[in-house]
Formats: sequence, C-alpha cells, structure tokens
Amino acid sequence: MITLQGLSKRYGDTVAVDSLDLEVRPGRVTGFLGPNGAGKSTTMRMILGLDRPTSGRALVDGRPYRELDRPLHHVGAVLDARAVHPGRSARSHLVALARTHRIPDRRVDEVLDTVGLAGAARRRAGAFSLGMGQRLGIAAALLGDPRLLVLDEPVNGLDPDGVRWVRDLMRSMADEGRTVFVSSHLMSEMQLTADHLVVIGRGRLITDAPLAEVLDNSAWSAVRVRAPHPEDLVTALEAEGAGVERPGAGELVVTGVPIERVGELAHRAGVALHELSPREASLEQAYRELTSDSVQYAAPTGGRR
Ligand SMILES: Nc1ncnc2c1ncn2[C@@H]1O[C@H](COP(=O)(O)OP(=O)(O)OP(=O)(O)O)[C@@H](O)[C@H]1O
Repeated sequence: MITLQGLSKRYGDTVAVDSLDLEVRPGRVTGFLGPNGAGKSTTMRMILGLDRPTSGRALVDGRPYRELDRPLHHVGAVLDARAVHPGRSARSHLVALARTHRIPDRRVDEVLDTVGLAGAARRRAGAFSLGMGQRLGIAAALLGDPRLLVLDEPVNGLDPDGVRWVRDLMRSMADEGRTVFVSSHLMSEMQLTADHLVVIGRGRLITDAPLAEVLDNSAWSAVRVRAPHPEDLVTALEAEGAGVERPGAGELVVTGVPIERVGELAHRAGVALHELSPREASLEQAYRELTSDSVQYAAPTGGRR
C-alpha cells in the first residue's frame, strides 16, 4: 500500500504537489490522472524516494522508501524507460541491477521471458525501439517480484499488442493482491485497465473514487428513450425531479433517475417505448468535466472552423 500524508513539493514559486492525502490500496489497478504539469511524476518520484517532499510524507508499506530494507522487493517502478546505459545489453543491464540487490541471475532470464525480450537479451539496449525500452523498464521493475508497481505512462510508444500486454500484466498483478499505481494520458486505455481513479490538478486532489462511480457521476451519463407518444412519461419524470431533454420528436434524454425507474414510470403511465438504453459516459468525457478548471496548458479554442 502507498500512503500519502499532506504530501507537498515546491520548486521555487511553483507548487508542484499540494497537500495530497491518499491511500493507494492493494488488489486493484489505480489510475493516476491529471493534466500536463498536474504533479503526477513529482508525486511518483517522492513515493520512490527520488525527490524529497517539502512537507508531508510518502510511505510504502508504512515506511519511507529510503528506509525499506530491500526496496526492489517492495516496489517495482518504471519512471523513465530510457534510463538505461545505451552500450549495455538488455541482459547485462538487468544482471547489474539484480546483483546490486542480491537477486539471482536466473530471475533476470525469467523477467526477460515475461516481457518478451528473451530473443533480444544480448542486443544493445541503446538500439532498442521505444516499445522495447518500455519492456526492458518493466522487466527491471519486476526483478524483485514486488508487492507494488509504480508505472509512469507505461504504454507510451507500445504497439497495440504491447498495450494489451501491459494491461494484462497490470490486471494479473492486481488480481494477485498487489498494488498497481499507473499514470496515463490515454483515457480509453485507462477506462479498460483501472478499477480505481485518482485525479489531480495543479498538485491538488480532485477525485479518489472507483472508475464506475466517476463514470456514473458524469453529466454525460443519461438514459435515452424513444417513444412515439412520450408526454405522460415526461410528466411523470419531471414530477420525480428528473432532467428531461427532447433532442428530437419522440426522443428523450433523461438524467438524474436510474434506467430501471424510467422503465417503471413508462409502464405505469402506459407509454409504449421503442428504446430504453443507457447513455454511458466515456472516461474521456468524465475526465474533461473533472479537470476543466485545472488545465494549465490548454490549446486555444475556437479559431479555425
Ligand atoms: N525539477 C523541477 N524543477 C522545477 N520545476 C519542476 C521540476 N519538476 C517538476 N516541476 C514542475 O512541477 C509541476 C508538476 O510537474 P510534473 O512533471 O510532476 O507533472 P505531471 O503531472 O507529471 O505532468 P505531465 O503529464 O506533463 O508529465 C510542473 O509545473 C513542473 O514544471
């Protein structure tokens, strides 16, 4: 488990992380989202003891990272997959890392196999593609068979097979009861991968909630109804305080009432339905609503048509 307590980081006048309180729990994939500059990487660096908090604490299994006896067994991390000696082979890079942490060489071959790099193990890491570099970074993260994975944009540069592979890896790690904390800007991918979401903006916590709750709370979530004569249903819905829009003749978009209730009210009002379906929000839509006030580096809107 990762615990953040009043975690803050300033760089001069910039408040990169602002009093974050958070628990990242085991057994699920927690997506870590936020606009550019929100403070995600800085938070991850503090969790991994690479940056010192200005105030507050970041704890891994109850202790600061620097105080862990065998850190690679607690946490595997991929922050910058390019941080590899370019002249070394993938295998010798991992062997060097393993030996400094008293991990046997056979574990290196196991993780090379797991990430699909066994065939490229003796090639220079400097000549690796972006995707192969990501796989090597993940191999390093897995070396100590850690209880916790911290991944900063792990699917960056991966092809569709690679993206699916990372998704499956994170899923199986979480299903084994490990903690997976992953940042990404790819909302469609996060919607497929994450169980739980933490969203920050300008260094502050915006949301810490299950994915399903974030989607349900989106203004985009609604119920679509098609009915040739919906008037009595509209009256019943409005009496319940539902929001009812009428985008076209015989069409309703209903908010604020569960789909089952819309069905019951239609039945009671004797209104024939031609369609009753959920309009589900995408994470992209929900995320835009949540972060609309905290986007710092937005492209200008309007202009070209
Ligand atoms: N070493 C540093 N020195 C000065 N400012 C920094 C440093 N590292 C980060 N910052 C600033 O802290 C803020 C948070 O940056 P951070 O990289 O943590 O955001 P992020 O959410 O990871 O962004 P992105 O999605 O663009 O990777 C930004 O304003 C950034 O410019």
